[in-house]
Amino acid sequence: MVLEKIEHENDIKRINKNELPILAEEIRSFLIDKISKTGGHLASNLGVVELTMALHLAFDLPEDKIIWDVGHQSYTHKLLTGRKAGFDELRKYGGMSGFPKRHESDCDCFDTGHSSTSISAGLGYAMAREITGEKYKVISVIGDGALTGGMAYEALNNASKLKSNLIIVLNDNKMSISENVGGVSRYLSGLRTAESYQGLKNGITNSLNSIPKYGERIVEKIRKTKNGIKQLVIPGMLFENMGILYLGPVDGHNIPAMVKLFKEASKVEGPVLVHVITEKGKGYLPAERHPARFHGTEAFDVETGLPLVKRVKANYTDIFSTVMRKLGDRDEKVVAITAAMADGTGLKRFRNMFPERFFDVGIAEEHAVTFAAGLAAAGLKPIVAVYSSFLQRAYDQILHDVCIQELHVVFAIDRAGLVGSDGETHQGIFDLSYLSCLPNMTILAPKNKWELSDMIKYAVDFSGPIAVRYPRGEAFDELKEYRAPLEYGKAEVLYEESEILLLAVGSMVKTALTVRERLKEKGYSCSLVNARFVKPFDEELLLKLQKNHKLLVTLEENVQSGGFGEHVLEFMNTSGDGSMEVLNIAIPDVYVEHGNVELLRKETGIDADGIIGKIIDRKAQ
Ligand SMILES: Cc1ncc(C[n+]2csc(CCOP(=O)(O)OP(=O)(O)O)c2C)c(N)n1
Ligand SMILES: CC(=O)[C@@H](O)[C@H](O)COP(=O)(O)O
Ligand SMILES: [Mg+2]
Repeated sequence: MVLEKIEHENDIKRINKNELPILAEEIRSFLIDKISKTGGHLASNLGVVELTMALHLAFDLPEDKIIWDVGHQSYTHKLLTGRKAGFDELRKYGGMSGFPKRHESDCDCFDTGHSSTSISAGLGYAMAREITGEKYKVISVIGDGALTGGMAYEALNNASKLKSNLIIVLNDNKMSISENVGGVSRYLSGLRTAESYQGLKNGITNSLNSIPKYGERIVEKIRKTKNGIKQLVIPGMLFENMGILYLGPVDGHNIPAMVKLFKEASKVEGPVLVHVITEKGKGYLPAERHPARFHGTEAFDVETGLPLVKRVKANYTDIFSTVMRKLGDRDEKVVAITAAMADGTGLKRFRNMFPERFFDVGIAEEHAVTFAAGLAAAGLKPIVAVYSSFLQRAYDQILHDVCIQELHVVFAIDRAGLVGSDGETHQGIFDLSYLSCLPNMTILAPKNKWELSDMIKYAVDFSGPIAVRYPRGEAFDELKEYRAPLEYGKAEVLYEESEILLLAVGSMVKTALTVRERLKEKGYSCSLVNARFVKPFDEELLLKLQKNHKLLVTLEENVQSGGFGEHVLEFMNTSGDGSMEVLNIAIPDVYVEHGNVELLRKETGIDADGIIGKIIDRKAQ
């Protein structure tokens, strides 16, 4: 096995050139085998095997800095930097992360997870190098999907003034998670056309190949010669016009061609973009055929490509998908927006049925929100379906463009709560805090699948900014009998007793049911209320229930800081009669790493055992 010879970074440089294609195949088999067991981001990683090898051959790690945009495609980089053993525990609690992590290796120079940050971070490294006088190379590897994100353009704009070398590798596989969209994607397609691709053969790479002696100097020459640029690099004029030299396109599965181009690129004084064409899912037929399905996959059977665990119950995304289809039918003013997450948010069905009322804006959450604000101002009913952690990107847009103007934009916030294997960057545990402090915002969280459906309908019929937040995964399908119509700012009493009052938000109602049963077994009398509205919450009910309860326990899958519980506590401190104590159950002030969600709940103290322990401790005081 050639792969066995790779134990540390730079070991690849000692591999015989003839063995490199064998190594590429071994890496692919390794990744397919491991990810089929652990799950993970398969298709993107299969696509960049040769690209990563070429980068590791052309540059020296850890001195040189490779920054992986999003970072979901960094598995080969991990393999080539001595982390082979980590793949057995990939994305498991305490195991290796699925993203680059500085604490994991010296060869990971920047943590990522969210899209379109790599050029900014790379520019930071390059500018720092100018100031400190160091000599390392900086390489930002960005996908065509990530290049739809606004931050990438802010960085390119800023990079144009750079005097020293910064290499931007554009990994173009024509795919975001789904098909890539928009003008930039169209522009890149133009560069890939037969003519442009032919330009590769007749253009830079072949020019360099055919004059090896002078090849090393040719890029700088091109840069200085306007005619030369026009003749040889016309395909990349958009970048050229911004002051960024464009090289390519180059075949992203041809290692020698890439190594040569990277070496040339590293001699340029200033920013240079190397356009690399890869195939997402390459080398595994099911992933080549269905790159979106294998973008991020659960464990699967290698032979068939089918998931090992068949999902029987609907998840919250499925419920949202169904209600959106119904709403689209019912009301022509309903329009849906996603920032490149049509699959993940469940909007695909809406897209298929109402293509003219569906908008995939690319990985552009900021734009998605202001675009929705414009649609709302013009009288439509926009629903922005977005993951909780990605919505963080659009904070000022929510405040400045939606809430101040009190526009009726519906935020369907999926992946709210602990998401699991993606870890720190993706846990949706801040939205209650960052939304609660915004005047004019209404926030709801459903206890079960029927309530999600009702809440989305309620939100569409509402007027003003409104968010419904729900977690990743299987939808809770009990408590069907509790389906009283939603009333603005009103909670739902599920069980009324005395002594302990559990006030749970959304997903925590399920946990609270267990907590209540077990407290009752221990002899406590215990009420359970489903908050339904996080903002405004049911103050009237709390003032009423304080009369026969000694302890109010708030439960939320959100950080404590600025969350639901703190707002309730503040209210009871200022408006309560002081007879009922308040205990907040929430996620502590930490970033929660990757791992199984149940385990993470335990670790953060929001599982039934942890909650019961805290309640009993408090009662004992
Ligand atoms: C801010 C943000 N929004 C959405 C995502 C979800 N996401 C992860 S990868 C991806 C597609 C990236 O496409 P590309 O950069 O072309 O990489 P590829 O998957 O094709 O290798 C998306 C939308 C994210 N990580 N960050
Ligand atoms: C890398 C990234 O941001 C996405 O691929 C994310 O991992 C998707 O998460 P879900 O699996 O929850 O859709
Ligand atoms: Mg892509």
